[in-house]
Amino acid sequence: MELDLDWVRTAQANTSAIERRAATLPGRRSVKKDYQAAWLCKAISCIDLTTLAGDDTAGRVQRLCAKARQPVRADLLQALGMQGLTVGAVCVYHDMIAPAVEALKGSGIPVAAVSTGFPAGLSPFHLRVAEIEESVKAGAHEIDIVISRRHVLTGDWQALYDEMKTFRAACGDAHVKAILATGELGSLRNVARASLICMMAGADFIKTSTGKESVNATLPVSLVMIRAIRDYYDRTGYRVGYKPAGGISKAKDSLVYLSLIKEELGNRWLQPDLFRFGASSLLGDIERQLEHHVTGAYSASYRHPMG
Ligand SMILES: O=C[C@H](O)COP(=O)(O)O
Repeated sequence: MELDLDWVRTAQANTSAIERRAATLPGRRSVKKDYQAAWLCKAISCIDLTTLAGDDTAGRVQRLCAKARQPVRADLLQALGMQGLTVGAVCVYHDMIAPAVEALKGSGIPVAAVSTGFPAGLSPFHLRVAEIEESVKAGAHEIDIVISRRHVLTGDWQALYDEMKTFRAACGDAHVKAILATGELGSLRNVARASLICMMAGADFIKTSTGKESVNATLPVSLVMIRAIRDYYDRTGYRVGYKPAGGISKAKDSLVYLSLIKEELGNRWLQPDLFRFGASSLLGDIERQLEHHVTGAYSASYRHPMG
């Protein structure tokens, strides 16, 4: 849609009310124990299984893709009646797209590539656009772009909109996730405004963080972004997805996020086409939880996060 500056300028975020509401979320038991295994399987189906390290190799990515295809031991999946469960996508740097595409062939699992000078997004603009085009050519189905934080910090909403529009166009048929790097945006109101602008400019998903900022996904930021998604849907009828990313590594945290999405956006958003966790280590903790659920056994180093 066109840039609606009046909407952007009037976007609010009542920080103390949001922080109060966010503080109540982890303590609530909105997912009943009997249903926890099913919810944890739901969480797995929404993970963008990620490796974004300078020492990534084709071998590491192949192992990650094998895990993406079969995220949990076969006997556990069978016991849970969840055969065929996979993660939502695999997320890598540009140079790892080819091995990921090859390793995931026939699985239906998309490959997401971080792009546009991830994580800082400060390389020359034409190179950021070219990077998207190269990643699409290499076979990425989804592109995770990073916005220029300075456009938000200086209130240059037109520049942010134009940037996002150009990135959207460069993605072609690939889905585009807009990483706001919320830990660097200064205020929750800026998070609300940047969320709206990225959606107006055509983002398929808005995503909190690169995982490399000092503050990554948080519940207050999630509330603001989720409510921006709801407002955008109410006004336009268009559903934009949500991806909290960075520092989400505990099974119990994934349940808090899922119940938050259910309460604020409803069940339609609890599908991998509209919700993802960006996470490199969440799957391991969920697998240990499911193992406990099925076998009743704790591994020596494992403390039940619900109990
Ligand atoms: O987008 C995904 C994040 O970079 C993953 O962050 P994490 O390693 O803290 O889970």
